[in-house]
Amino acid sequence: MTTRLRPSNKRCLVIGGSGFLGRHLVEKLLDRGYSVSVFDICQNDELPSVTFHQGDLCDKQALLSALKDVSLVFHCASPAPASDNRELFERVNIQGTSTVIQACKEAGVQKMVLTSSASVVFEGKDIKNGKESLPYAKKPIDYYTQTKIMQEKLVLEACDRESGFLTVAIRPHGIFGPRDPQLVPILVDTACRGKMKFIIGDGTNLVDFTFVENVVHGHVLAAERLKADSSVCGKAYHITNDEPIRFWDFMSEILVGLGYPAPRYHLPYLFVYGLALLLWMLALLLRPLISFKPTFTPMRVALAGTHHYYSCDRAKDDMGYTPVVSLKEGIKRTVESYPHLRRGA
Ligand SMILES: NC(=O)C1=CN([C@@H]2O[C@H](COP(=O)(O)OP(=O)(O)OC[C@H]3O[C@@H](n4cnc5c(N)ncnc54)[C@H](OP(=O)(O)O)[C@@H]3O)[C@@H](O)[C@H]2O)C=CC1
Ligand SMILES: CC(C)CCC[C@@H](C)[C@H]1CC[C@H]2C3=C(CC[C@]12C)[C@@]1(C)CCC(=O)C[C@@H]1CC3
Repeated sequence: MTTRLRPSNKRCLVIGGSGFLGRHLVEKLLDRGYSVSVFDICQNDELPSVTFHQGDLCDKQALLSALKDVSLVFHCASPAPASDNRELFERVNIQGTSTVIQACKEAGVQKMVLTSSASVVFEGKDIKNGKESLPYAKKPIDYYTQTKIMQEKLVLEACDRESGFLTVAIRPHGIFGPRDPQLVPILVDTACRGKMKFIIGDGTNLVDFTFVENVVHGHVLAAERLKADSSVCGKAYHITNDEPIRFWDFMSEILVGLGYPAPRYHLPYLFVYGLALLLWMLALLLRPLISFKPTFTPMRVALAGTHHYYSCDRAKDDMGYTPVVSLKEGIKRTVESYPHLRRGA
């Protein structure tokens, strides 16, 4: 039986609630008796008990009308990292997040939970069991991450016990699960084009992949623990499956589960990284003439060839977090949820 923590009189708004994580979060909040509204630039299938507000989070007036009577805001909207659009990242993640904070304050919202990213400390070099005390990356791996750093700073600095506006940031890593538009579809597409034969580096690098329901659980716990007298206020929390796995074992389990062969041949990390950098610069130079998007971007190569896993001890200590779905079960549920991506389907 699930214990219900006095949320029934709580009205919350999920910004980005039509997206992958946002939609899972909305479903969990409904299940826990919250009254939920969604604010998003796009709408997917309607949920009967959810009020939907279509708009751009950079538009304060649109936000204000969605924030009426709302006491809790989850902000999990962001342009996709693959869009590789610096201006868009800056406009939405930095200016837009400032606008969200101002609108929340004006509307009398009491609590805000931001979906940040564990990558805010990642510079493309090994991180083993990284804690939240690690400094923000001085050289982030891409513009997306650069703006996620600024976004997290803005939200945590806005936490103000005196005025009663409390904030917290959740830093997930490598979210996967049913309906994910990114990880599994990109992987399968790469495999279909015959490019998933190679392992970058020696294949022993450990990485966190986090099942979406665990990320949702972290968000809900953070919201429910966020009070003026709690240690959660103004802090960032890693939320992972707490089961680091070899990057290439994870990829292989998904691929094999969907009927594709696992990558087998090794390529030196620095060679692939250099090649990816070259291709990325070429794509940038040729952008006015032709548009092509390399699959192996420097960011993806860095993520695929280094150790990067994070400690979630702080979340365990401060909010009683433990993952609710194991990695094995998460992979099984994910594979089963993509029958249309099976080989030969
Ligand atoms: N996926 C991952 O592995 C990780 C994700 N995160 C973070 O988690 C959050 C959710 O990610 P995820 O669910 O994967 O992403 P999605 O792209 O699936 O969801 C984001 C949602 O926000 C919407 N959105 C984008 N721009 C705006 C805007 N200007 N105004 C209103 N809505 C907007 C998107 O619409 P549209 O689709 O039309 O752009 C989409 O519906 C993001 O903040 C991301 O940075 C952190 C760590 C890992
Ligand atoms: C082509 C292959 C070498 C890699 C295919 C899988 C990748 C698409 C994913 C592996 C790790 C993922 C990841 C993210 C996006 C998808 C991957 C690159 C993020 C960048 C999403 C946003 C974040 O905040 C951090 C994530 C890190 C891991």
